[in-house]
This record gives sequence, C-alpha cells and structure tokens, in this order.
Amino acid sequence: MIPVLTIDGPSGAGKGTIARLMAERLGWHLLDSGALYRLTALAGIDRSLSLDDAQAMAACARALDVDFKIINHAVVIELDGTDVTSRVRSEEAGMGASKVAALPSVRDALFERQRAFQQAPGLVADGRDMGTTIFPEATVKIFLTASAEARAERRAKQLLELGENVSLPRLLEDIKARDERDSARSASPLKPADDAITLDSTALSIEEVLAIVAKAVADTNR
Ligand SMILES: Nc1ncnc2c1ncn2[C@@H]1O[C@H](COP(=O)(O)OP(=O)(O)OP(=O)(O)O)[C@@H](O)[C@H]1O
Ligand SMILES: Nc1ccn([C@@H]2O[C@H](COP(=O)(O)O)[C@@H](O)[C@H]2O)c(=O)n1
Repeated sequence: MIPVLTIDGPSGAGKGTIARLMAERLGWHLLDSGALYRLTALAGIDRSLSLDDAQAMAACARALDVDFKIINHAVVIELDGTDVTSRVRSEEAGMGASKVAALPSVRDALFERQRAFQQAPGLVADGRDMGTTIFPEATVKIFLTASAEARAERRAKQLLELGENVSLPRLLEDIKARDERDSARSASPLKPADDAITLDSTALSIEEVLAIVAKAVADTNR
C-alpha cells in the first residue's frame, strides 16, 4: 500500500509548514486540502454565487479548474487560468473556505480529487479530516494543535512579513470563529482520529515538531 502521513489540526497550528518539510524530507507528494476548499470559495465568489448554496457550490467544487505549478521552487496556484497564489492565502478565502467546507455536498464533490493524490512513493496530506475521512487507512496520523493565542500570534507575524496590516485581537477572533465552525459542523468535523498522535506545538519550535513527526514516521518502518 502507498504510505500516507496525515497532519490535521486547527488553523495556524503549523500543519502546512510541517507537511511541506516532511514531504521534502521523504520525497513524497503533498496534498494541501485546505487550498481546495479555499479555491472552491474563490471560484464561488468570482461567479457571484452564494457560498451557502449547497448545490451551486458543489457544482463549483466538482468543476474546479485548478493547476498547481512549481515555478522557481515556489508553488504557483492557478484558478481558471489566473494566478491566485496570494489570493488563496487571504482571510477572505480562509473564511469562505470554512463556510463552503461545512456543506456535505462540497465535501463529497472533493473526495475523489483528494484520494487521487495518493501516489507512489507516498503522500503527506494536510487538512482537517485527512486521518478521519479521506485517508482512514493512513500509516501515521498526526493531530497538530496549539493554543488559539499562539496561533493568532504566528499568523500575525506571517502577515506582517508579507507587509499586511494586522490586528491581533481581530485575528484571534477569526481563528476562534473558524475553530468553532470547523469543530461544530456535522460533516467531517475537526477532531483527532482515534489512532492519531496529538501534538501540542504551543511551546515547540518548528524544528522540534518536525523531529517528533519524523520519529513517528521512522518508528512505523521498524
Ligand atoms: N512550532 C511553531 N512555532 C512557531 N511558529 C510556527 C510553528 N509552526 C508553524 N509556525 C509558523 O506559523 C505560521 C502558520 O503556520 P502554517 O501556515 O503551517 O499553519 P497551518 O496549520 O497550515 O494553518 P492553516 O490551516 O490556516 O493553513 C507560519 O508562519 C509558520 O512559519
Ligand atoms: N481537509 C480540510 C481542509 C480544510 N478545510 C476547511 O478549509 C478552511 C481553510 O483551510 P486551511 O487549512 O487552508 O486554513 C478550514 O478552515 C476548513 O474550514 C476542511 O474543512 N477540511
């Protein structure tokens, strides 16, 4: 079976960072499932659709015309032929994603697209339901978390580095709202798989988290 490492957890816990570093280290493929929900929201916004319209948003998700390109060692994301790399990371896309992700029809529409990422020699998949719903058979499952305050501070630092204006209280509010919506929804809510390793990164550096995850993967190969 093609091995899969899943990294789930709340927004800003460091999933994307650790998933990318682990994929590089292992030479495995990478699935950023949040990007698919963000792109679905952006496609809906661009078509002036209501993000609550389950049927229209599912059709949008199914027909998503996306391309992930590597240009000069960086990922470039195109939606309908347009570069949306920066837009995908915006708070508008994140909050929109969290709305459309609560629709079971949208989750169903993206199911097979995500499963198709499981290619040799292996896959690192980052999201909310990678270990519970999309890859329940995964070799190693990590549930990466951190306090809401630490996550808001990390996000603020990230946005400041991008030259964006930030309000820490506003970021903290958004993170808590997103946590609440992601955890309370009935379709694939944010929660650790029964067989996941839960890792609280509040007081850990990226290198320390990476070492723990790498050891968990190495331990399964013994
Ligand atoms: N252990 C850590 N200590 C300090 N900063 C961290 C740590 N892990 C990640 N970061 C930083 O926090 C920010 C958010 O990390 P990242 O984007 O990987 O989170 P995420 O869980 O994928 O978030 P989202 O689900 O919203 O995409 C980044 O700037 C990253 O460098
Ligand atoms: N497997 C997933 C991944 C993401 N979501 C939703 O998308 C939002 C954006 O995700 P990021 O990881 O890019 O921040 C997130 O808040 C979730 O609502 C999901 O439901 N399932």
